[in-house]
Amino acid sequence: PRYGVLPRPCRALVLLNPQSGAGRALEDFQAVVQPMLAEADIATTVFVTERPHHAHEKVRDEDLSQWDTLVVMAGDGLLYEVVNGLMERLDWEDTMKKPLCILPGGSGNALAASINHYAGNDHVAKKKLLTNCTFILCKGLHTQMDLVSLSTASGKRLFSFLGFGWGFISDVDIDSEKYRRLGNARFTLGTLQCLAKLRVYQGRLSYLPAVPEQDTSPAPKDPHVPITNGQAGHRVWLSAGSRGPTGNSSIPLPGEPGASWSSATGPCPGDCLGADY
Ligand SMILES: Nc1ncnc2c1ncn2[C@@H]1O[C@H](COP(=O)(O)OP(=O)(O)OP(=O)(O)O)[C@@H](O)[C@H]1O
Repeated sequence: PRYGVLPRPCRALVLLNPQSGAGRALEDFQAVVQPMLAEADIATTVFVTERPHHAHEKVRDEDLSQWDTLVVMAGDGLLYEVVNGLMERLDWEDTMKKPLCILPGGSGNALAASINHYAGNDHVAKKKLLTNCTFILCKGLHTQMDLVSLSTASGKRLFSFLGFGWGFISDVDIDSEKYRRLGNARFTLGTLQCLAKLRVYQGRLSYLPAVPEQDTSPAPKDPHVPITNGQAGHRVWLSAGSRGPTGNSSIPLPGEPGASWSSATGPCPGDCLGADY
């Protein structure tokens, strides 16, 4: 992969959700992150979100030329808002080149944990994970990341990183909101509750089977896939309706399922699909 380096001095816009995780993101930012960034000559302007969708609107409308990087001090949910806010802009091809950083302040922090792992660090959580991720930001090395394009049956176009959930996994996330103060443990409690009252959904899942690992020939590039920096990725199509997607029409849609796709239709408790790019 190609790497870039943040300039020094560096101007960072920090989008911080004070309700993330168990509600300690602002305190942790001031106590752990800010002193490290000051040493690394990274100047921060903190934007504290006041409600859902606030970060989405902020990055969609912001003059981004004044920032060298956008830092999300929150969970994966706020980063999702930021990515989708950037992708809604007409200048998305340029804005998506702006380095993004995730500092774990949420309950799950899946992307932060993944980056920590691929940076060669031991598996850690909480303050240690925050320190590791802040140190990665201090070093300023960044590279490209793939996104998954999702079109829902109700007509929405979404962009996802790491994975997306439907049915059971999403139910656990949503239903466990009321246990937010428990931190990560909210997911264990939510899973047990959702298992006890298992709901079933109708849907069709279509996907392109993965190319076997021993096949070393390069995967063909599809010109319709807007954002990819690696091989042509796995395609997944989840459908339950017929309306076409809406959203930023300047972003081309990937092709619809064809003959080489596999699909499964019927009732199921839902699924969680990972993007292993
Ligand atoms: N001030 C706020 N009050 C309530 N909700 C907010 C506020 N600011 C942002 N949000 C919403 O909270 C949602 C969840 O936040 P976030 O992802 O930061 O934390 P989390 O859910 O604890 O962590 P994770 O996503 O890693 O499990 C965001 O998607 C966002 O829409």
